[in-house]
Amino acid sequence: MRFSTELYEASRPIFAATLAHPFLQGIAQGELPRDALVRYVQQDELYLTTYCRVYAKALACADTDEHMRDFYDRVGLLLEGEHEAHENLLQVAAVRPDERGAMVEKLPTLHHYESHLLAVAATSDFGAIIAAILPCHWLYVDLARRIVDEVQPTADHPFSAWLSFYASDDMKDSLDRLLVMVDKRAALANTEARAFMRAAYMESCYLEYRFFDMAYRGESWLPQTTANGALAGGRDRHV
Ligand SMILES: Cc1ncc(C[n+]2csc(CCO)c2C)c(N)n1
Repeated sequence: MRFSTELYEASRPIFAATLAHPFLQGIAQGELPRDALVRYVQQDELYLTTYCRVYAKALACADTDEHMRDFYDRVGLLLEGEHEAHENLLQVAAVRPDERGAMVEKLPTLHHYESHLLAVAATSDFGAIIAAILPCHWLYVDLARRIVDEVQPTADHPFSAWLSFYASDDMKDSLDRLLVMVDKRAALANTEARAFMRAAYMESCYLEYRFFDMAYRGESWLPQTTANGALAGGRDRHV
């Protein structure tokens, strides 16, 4: 079995849970709360900058000229592209130009995901870096294609641009090139290195799920308190 197929099988429940999540269901049905859309885009803009740095690290670690060029192109596309997917969400949320680009605090899940990617990029080899960045690509292509198949969105679907961006053949080709790379690296790796690649991949999968959940529900670093200072959802420590 291809290593990438093994990875996909291991992550199947996470892909299914993500598709069932209200954020993705909202994309499919064309309806999401404004604050979820804004939170998603704000956190994702920050995420993409970090993701681009990790691509650059993959470029530096690449084992062939062909792979170096591949990552060179990815860095370029990411610096120019992706934001068009955000544009769609911001238009639906009716975010004004002057509201954009505001400094926002990194929420815990974004922070966790970035730290994971940067740690793998800083301390691991090419194979593990590919494994860690794979879910970002795979999950979006897989879920966008499933939603497009199911909903058959027309141009007037609120999220048709977002969906066609991730369901496009270019996006799928770019994913397929990553899958070939991860399979090649896994074939050269020993058991321990393959286990590390699998762990890096799974952690990114979980964090992809959590990222949508963070956008949908909101997150805070400190526990939420009620008006009288008690911890919300917990027992009042003062009685
Ligand atoms: C948290 C998060 N995860 C994945 C993506 C999707 N994505 C980001 S970069 C990239 C590669 C091609 O540009 C893809 C598919 C996202 N936007 N945000």
